[in-house]
Amino acid sequence: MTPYTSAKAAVPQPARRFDAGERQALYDIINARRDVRNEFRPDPIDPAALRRILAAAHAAPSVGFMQPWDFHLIRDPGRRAAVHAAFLSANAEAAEMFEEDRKALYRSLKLEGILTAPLNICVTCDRNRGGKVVLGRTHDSNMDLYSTVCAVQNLWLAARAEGVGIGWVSIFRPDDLRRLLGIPDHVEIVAYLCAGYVDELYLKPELEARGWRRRLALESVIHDHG
Ligand SMILES: Cc1cc2c(cc1C)N(C[C@H](O)[C@H](O)[C@H](O)COP(=O)(O)O)c1[nH]c(=O)[nH]c(=O)c1N2
Repeated sequence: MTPYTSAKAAVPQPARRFDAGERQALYDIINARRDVRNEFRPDPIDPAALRRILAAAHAAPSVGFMQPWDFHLIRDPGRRAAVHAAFLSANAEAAEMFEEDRKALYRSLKLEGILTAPLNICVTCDRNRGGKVVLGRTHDSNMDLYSTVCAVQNLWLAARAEGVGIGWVSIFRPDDLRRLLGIPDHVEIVAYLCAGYVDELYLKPELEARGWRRRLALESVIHDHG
């Protein structure tokens, strides 16, 4: 037995069952999660709540138990202003990529809350953390990135349960963010998140509410191969 495990942990224990109310609470949180851009309150996130949210992220599954993620907390207004400027520059470029009839709608969308949210969290993936050969990543090196996305989703759901809104901002030239945050080359930036308490949320995705795109029917994405 290795020093970090115990006899009890080394064998499966009876699986805890969750009653209907507990199950429903999980589904409610999943369905009530929203991407938040505008609606952040300026007050800081309670440190104990933030710790629970980050612990939920850190409990995510990861390839070979690599736990490749790091969570960079960014509060400094100067640094956030620089990140916001990088967003504005990339967003101007992004707007030009859409067909003429979509451009105006695109420009009307608020796509970040970098300055209004009291906290920004950059989630990164250290591609070297598991050493050269990682269990489960032997034939697809992207698995560490997918693991980090699992952590982001845990974070997002835990935040929703705590009354904290999260907005994912991906409209950056990756090198801009890397330079501004001092992220080394072997570390991939996976998510740049805006975080803060929210009092109001959209009932369905804001992009759907604003006529950008509809939710697909569940049946259309299930392919039962027998
Ligand atoms: C990888 C990734 C990247 C982004 C996003 C999400 C994800 C998963 N989303 C949020 C996205 O628009 C949103 O999740 C969908 O519109 C669905 O809405 P709800 O999340 O259900 O509210 C997002 N939103 C936004 O306003 N600016 C952005 O740059 C991004 N980037």
